[in-house]
Amino acid sequence: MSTTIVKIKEIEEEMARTQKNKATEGHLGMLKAKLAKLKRELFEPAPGAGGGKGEGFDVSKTGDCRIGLVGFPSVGKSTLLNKLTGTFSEVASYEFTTLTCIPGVIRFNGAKIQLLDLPGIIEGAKDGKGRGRQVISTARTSDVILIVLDSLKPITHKQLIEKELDGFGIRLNKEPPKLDFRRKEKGGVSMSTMVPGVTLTLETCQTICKEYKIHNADVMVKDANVTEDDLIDVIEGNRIYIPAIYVCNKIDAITLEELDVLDKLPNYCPISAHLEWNLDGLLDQAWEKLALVRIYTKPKGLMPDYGEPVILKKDRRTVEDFCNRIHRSLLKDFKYALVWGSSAKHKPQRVGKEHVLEDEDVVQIVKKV
Ligand SMILES: Nc1nc2c(ncn2[C@@H]2O[C@H](COP(=O)(O)OP(=O)(O)OP(=O)(O)O)[C@@H](O)[C@H]2O)c(=O)[nH]1
Ligand SMILES: [K+]
Ligand SMILES: [Mg+2]
Repeated sequence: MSTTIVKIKEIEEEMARTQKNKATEGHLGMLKAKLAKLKRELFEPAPGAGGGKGEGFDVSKTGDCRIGLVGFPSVGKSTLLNKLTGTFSEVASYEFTTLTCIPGVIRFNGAKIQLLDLPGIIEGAKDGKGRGRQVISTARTSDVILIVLDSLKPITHKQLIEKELDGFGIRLNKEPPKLDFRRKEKGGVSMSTMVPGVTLTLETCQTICKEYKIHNADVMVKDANVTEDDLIDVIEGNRIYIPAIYVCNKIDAITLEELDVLDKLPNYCPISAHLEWNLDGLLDQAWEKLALVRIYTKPKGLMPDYGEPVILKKDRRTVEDFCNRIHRSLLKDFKYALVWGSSAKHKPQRVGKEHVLEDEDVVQIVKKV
């Protein structure tokens, strides 16, 4: 075992031994910062160390967005890819049937969704076991992650997978922390709060900053629920926030009572990939998580083209983004746009290129003559 992994284990043990209370808060914060630094070392080896770098599989992105299938071996990932995309990925009852990344395409609501089948991961994947790093690095590039679970296996598998992804900087179903962190030249570490009820303390901020050898910084907390983990995430800076669905497969093999329990869990979707049960439900749920925006183009004097929407992502959906998706040169000739739909105040509204579009808006671009 590498010394880094040994150190990580030691700190995790010390954290487990330490009671959480006001007096130990700062110390725990410091331990967490140490842990975050060690974990970063683990997947970003020192220059010259060679090998083991956290690189994903070399599959190019196609279509409008990407969904990754992540799970333990033999939970049914390949079966699901085959049923959803009609692509062939080998299915077998033995573990590690899939050894590389197999892409497929789903056509849904006018969007082309790339679905990636990935090899199964095992505990310790993030530390280099199996092809774990490659799998998780590829998962990092997904817009939505489907965590596939076997309904016949213990539900603790959910936490194990989450832990592997977490160790690689992937935060599931979480918004980026509402916290601003600014380094400065002098004045020490200070903290300000924009809301009441913040539990993070100045002392903890100072201890964590000290661990990172940051002597001067302003921490601005914009939400009461911000924790010391969030501060560490912001300082570390390479975190990625991805929506996820826990797909419980093989429900054909469990009882109705067991199904009832699963149904109550948030972000869950019970399916049987093999028997194609609830695959439509899964697609609907994934669509919601993808938060894509469909924009219909309307040529002058003609009906909008409802068959081929331009697909934009929620955080990039201005008229400018729309133009760039149609043709790179369109923006040069852009005069204004006419918009119909929920983002428009009138029918149509005349807007500039910074206007933010909503799902199912209709847009007509008027060019300079
Ligand atoms: N009962 C039941 N069995 C299923 C279902 N989906 C898949 N299986 C079976 O589970 C086994 C593993 O399926 P795979 O699709 O190969 O699983 P995988 O997750 O891709 O496995 P690896 O590539 O080895 O990680 C096969 O024997 C499948 O027939 C299902 O919905 N119900
Ligand atoms: K398998
Ligand atoms: Mg497989």
